[in-house]
Amino acid sequence: MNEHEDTNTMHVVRSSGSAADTMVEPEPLVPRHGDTIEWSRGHSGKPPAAGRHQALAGLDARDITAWFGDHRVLDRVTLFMRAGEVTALIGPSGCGKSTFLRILNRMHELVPSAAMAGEVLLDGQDIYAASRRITEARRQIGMVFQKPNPFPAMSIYDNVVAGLKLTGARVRRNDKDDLVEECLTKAGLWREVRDRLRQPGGALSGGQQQRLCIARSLAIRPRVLLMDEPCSALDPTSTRVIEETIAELVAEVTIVIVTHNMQQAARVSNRCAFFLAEQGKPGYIVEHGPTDAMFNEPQDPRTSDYVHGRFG
Ligand SMILES: Nc1ncnc2c1ncn2[C@@H]1O[C@H](COP(=O)(O)OP(=O)(O)OP(=O)(O)O)[C@@H](O)[C@H]1O
Repeated sequence: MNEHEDTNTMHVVRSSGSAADTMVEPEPLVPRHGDTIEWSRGHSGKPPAAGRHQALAGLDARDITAWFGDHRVLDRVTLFMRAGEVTALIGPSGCGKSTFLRILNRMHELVPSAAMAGEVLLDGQDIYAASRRITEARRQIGMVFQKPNPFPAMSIYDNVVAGLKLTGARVRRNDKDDLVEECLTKAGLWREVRDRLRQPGGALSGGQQQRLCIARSLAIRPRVLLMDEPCSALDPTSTRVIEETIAELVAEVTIVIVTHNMQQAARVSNRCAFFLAEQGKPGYIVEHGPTDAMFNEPQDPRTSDYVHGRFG
């Protein structure tokens, strides 16, 4: 593949493979063998609930440029996603929102032919630094996908703790039970599944499966949760429940969500970033700011047109 370098490049990450591979749905985001999770125990001796005892962390993306092969799809995108807030990434199809999101936890580099330049700082630490392990970035920055992807044959209980198993973290049975309850509660699913934890995850409804995926992400204590159109496959009732879940989670974990639904962006986010890609050009951020301002008094007429449904 071609190399992409310029004077402002901080990193260039490349991968290679066939074009067909690029169509493969990403694997569920769980850490790999060898990762460890350090549980800081409180007076109760229990492992902390997801996010508890952790300081909230902001995510600072600087000068992000991204390519698929020779195709540059993002151009020097800079965005600070504040700790303890929901940031919504909005914009028409193909402007690079999902690519940007995947760069935030090093998933972009899994795509054959993908490359990127720029920096992503989690709490001031560059997740792309040579000394940082890719699995550490993915543990700290979780991802929930558009299509719920629980392990269908695995029990609800085992789905929640699947990430722990793969990390090799040893958590006592009682602590695990507490963790499962805690994460399912936070994901808004506990009351619906408490009596059938041993049933397969695949037997749940789509909305329940998505909340199970949220619970699974929370079990490994991410500091940031990325959500790529998490409600687009769900009915309005399930969507409302997920939105309520987001509103509660953000007290403990910073959230970045891609959504095409402007009402949803207005309901759930504190801040929005409006992405746009003009014909044949890479995507960039036209405008970002507090959600109220983006909807009610945007600086750029294109933002106003987009949020009011006049294009895209
Ligand atoms: N795996 C891939 N291989 C090659 N090109 C890709 C790949 N994924 C995305 N692209 C291209 O990158 C550009 C940005 O795509 P991306 O999915 O990030 O946009 P998006 O704003 O999230 O779109 P949507 O809202 O439709 O999901 C598009 O031109 C797309 O065709």
